[in-house]
This record gives sequence, C-alpha cells and structure tokens, in this order.
Amino acid sequence: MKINFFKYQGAGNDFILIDHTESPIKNIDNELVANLCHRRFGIGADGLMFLTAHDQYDFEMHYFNADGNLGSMCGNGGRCIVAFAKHLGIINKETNFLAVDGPHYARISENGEWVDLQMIDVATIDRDKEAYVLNTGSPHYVALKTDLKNLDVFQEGRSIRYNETYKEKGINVNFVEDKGDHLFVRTYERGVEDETYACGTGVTAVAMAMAKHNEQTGHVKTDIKVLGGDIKIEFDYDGETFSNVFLCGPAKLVFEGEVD
Ligand SMILES: N[C@@H](CCC[C@H](N)C(=O)O)C(=O)O
Repeated sequence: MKINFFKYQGAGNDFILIDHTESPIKNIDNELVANLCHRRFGIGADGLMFLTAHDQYDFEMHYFNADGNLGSMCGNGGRCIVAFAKHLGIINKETNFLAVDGPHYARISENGEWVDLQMIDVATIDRDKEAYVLNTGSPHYVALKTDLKNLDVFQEGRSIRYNETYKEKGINVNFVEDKGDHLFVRTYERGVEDETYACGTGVTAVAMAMAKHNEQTGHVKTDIKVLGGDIKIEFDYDGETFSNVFLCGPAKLVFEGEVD
C-alpha cells in the first residue's frame, strides 16, 4: 500500500500530514503510525495527522503522537494542518476546523507560512509544589528555571513525566527561563518521550503560568524562544480565566513523498 504524505514543521516541531479526504488509508493502527514517525526506519516526525472532511467545519484534525498513540491537542500540529489545508486548496485566509479539544479558528498569512491559531480558554491552574499544572488542550507541567540552556531536559523532564503523580496518564513537562523581553522554553513531550524543538500547547501553558506568576492581567502578549524558533502568544487574562488565546508562529512544508 502506497501512502502519500507531506512533511511540515512549526518552529521545529515536525509532523507527517496525510490527506484523508478522498482515499482514506484502511487499517491504520498504532504500529503503522509509530513506524512512519520513526527517525531511523520511517519518515521521522514528532507526530502524525490525518486531515478528514467534516460536514460542519472546513476539516477535522486527527493527531497521533510519535509513539503511535492518539494524542490530545497539538498546537503546532494545529498550525501545520491549517497550512496544509491551504496548500490543498480547502481553505483560503481563515478557517474553522474541528480538533480533539473542540472547534478552532485560525488565520493564515498570504504566503501560507505563518498561522495564528485560537486555542481553548483556560480557567484552572493547579500547583505542584513550585510548578504550575494546567491543560491547554494537552496537559502541561511548567517549572521556572535559571541557566535553562544547560539543563538536562530529557532526564529531568522524564523523571517528572514518570513520577507517581503523572506516570499513569503522562504529562508534558516545560521548563521556562524569564529572559526579560522574552521567555526561553524547553519541553519534554509525552508521546514523543523526548525533548522536542517546540511544543505549541506547551508554550501556551507557559505564557499563562507566567502571567499568573507575575500577576499580569489585561491583554497579555508574550514572545517565546524555543529550540526551533520564535513563537508569540496573546490572550486576555482577568485574573481567573484566559480567553481569546492565540498561538502564533511559522508552519512550513518541508517535503512531500510516498512510502510503501
Ligand atoms: N507538540 C504538541 C503537543 C502534542 C500533544 C502531546 N505530546 C500529548 O499528547 O501530550 C503541541 O505543539 O502542542
């Protein structure tokens, strides 16, 4: 069976995109997804998405993590599938599509390489000792650090993701350093089980946690640097709820191909 695929990346978070609108692949299972995402034996990616048709939305996004399991919301994946939908001619400058956490609005630049994606409102932030824990479509743990560039994100992230509190359901672990005019963020991702170059729901969670931490209310704009590039987050925060949340950043086609 031949599979046509497109490879996209959003700030270095990379994905395999498959158009499932016309000739859906049969017998999709976790093993097939994990094999396609494998960086030695497959195409290589942090996750894989199917774009399917929907009668009430422009399209529907189905996201799988690199380990082959169905994921929760992927923010950078959401931005990349919007760029993909434009590439396929399904949408033009704006879209309303459906993802696992509900409907999403997004707008896309003329050249199709920058996407502003609206994320879900968030009203609950918990604490785990000094860290913040919240769900921005996927579950996230946010810890403040100094000298983040020298942190062993794999070891420290993995030890939190697999501790007694989180090991059953898992969690994405974000470390943030406040650099004054921007935040520097590194993330250990559940489902990839490694550090990735960017995590969209992760940087959204970080910007929210830092607004709460710094008691910053009103319309909050945050510039974030990750290993794979720059991302911007905007939201309104009234001290309780984060609304009008936008995750903004690059979403680029890398190559397309066919695999057996
Ligand atoms: N890279 C993603 C997060 C994907 C979801 C996650 N790994 C999970 O299922 O926990 C993003 O950009 O948000």
